[in-house]
Amino acid sequence: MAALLRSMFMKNRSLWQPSFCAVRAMSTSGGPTPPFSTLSVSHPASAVTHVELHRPEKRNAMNRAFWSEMVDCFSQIALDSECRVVVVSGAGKIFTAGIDLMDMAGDVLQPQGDDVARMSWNMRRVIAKYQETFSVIEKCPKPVVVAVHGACVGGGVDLITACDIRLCTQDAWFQVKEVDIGLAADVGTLQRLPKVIGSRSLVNELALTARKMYSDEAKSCGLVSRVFSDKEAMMAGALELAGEIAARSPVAVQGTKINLLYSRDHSVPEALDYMATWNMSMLQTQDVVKSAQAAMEKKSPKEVPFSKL
Ligand SMILES: CC/C=C\C=C\CC(=O)SCCNC(=O)CCNC(=O)[C@H](O)C(C)(C)COP(=O)(O)OP(=O)(O)OC[C@H]1O[C@@H](n2cnc3c(N)ncnc32)[C@H](O)[C@@H]1OP(=O)(O)O
Repeated sequence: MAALLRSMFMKNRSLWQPSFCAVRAMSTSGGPTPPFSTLSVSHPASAVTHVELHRPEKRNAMNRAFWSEMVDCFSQIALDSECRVVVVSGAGKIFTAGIDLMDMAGDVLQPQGDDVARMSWNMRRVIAKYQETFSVIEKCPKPVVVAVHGACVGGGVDLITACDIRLCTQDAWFQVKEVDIGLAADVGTLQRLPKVIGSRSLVNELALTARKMYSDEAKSCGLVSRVFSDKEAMMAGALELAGEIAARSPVAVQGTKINLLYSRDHSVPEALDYMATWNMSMLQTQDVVKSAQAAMEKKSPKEVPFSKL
């Protein structure tokens, strides 16, 4: 049966290959990468995909196109066997100014429907759609490194808390801005930030007052793992880190991301059980033999040719 499915899959690959190609052929030129209008996607190194928020003149504010383009982009990346790790950053002066306040009126402030029930039903669907924009980052099996410079406001915090590794520049600041615009943050910050930062009290303070948190505090509370002097140094650091991840077995790396996220949301016994089930097949990969042999021979994982995943 498995062989039959595999041969059907191979026959029909061309049917869905175009979506792969859309990512693989993306340019590295100055502007957004078609078909996207808010994202620039490039491949700065082997197995590394760089997704840049690209509306610099509007401080990368998240307009309607952005909310759906992120879903398309990360859905393609998740299936792209050439990609082993993703770096996300922002073009221009800052990382992002959060939701596009001019665009927000259309979707969020004018719910469609003939009565309260129908308007509420539609509003729920809109919020769930917006949530998916960042949940796709978490669902993507490839690790996502985010590099923040300057401001990271509102939706920006929702975005970065869905990423696996956060870096920033010395001039970076973070703001859970939602209460200032009259809403409870609803696309991930209130759910993920408490799992990222150890102190519940600090999360509550940030979310209830919308005060800015600067890079030093972001580092000391664990929101980011490294602070760089400027954007150039940070991007070099992000690419170096991505290169380290990309050099390792994709079976090991993706299994690690998936199990870390599982253990975040489950008890230790449940997560150990999930892990055992995961590795009962994944330990049978040729990558274990190749990696163990390389370790015995004192070779770096970078010298091991792993198959695509
Ligand atoms: C279902 C709901 C889902 C998600 C909800 C998310 C909630 C949030 O994201 S709340 C956060 C909303 N964002 C803000 O309140 C930030 C507003 N912007 C600023 O405070 C500042 O722009 C800045 C980020 C501090 C940057 O300042 P500066 O570098 O001085 O740039 P500006 O001159 O202010 O702006 C340049 C240009 O960009 C436009 N712009 C900036 N932010 C936004 C935005 N959030 N929405 C739309 N447009 C924005 C600004 O209007 C300027 O445009 P011009 O055409 O040049 O005038």
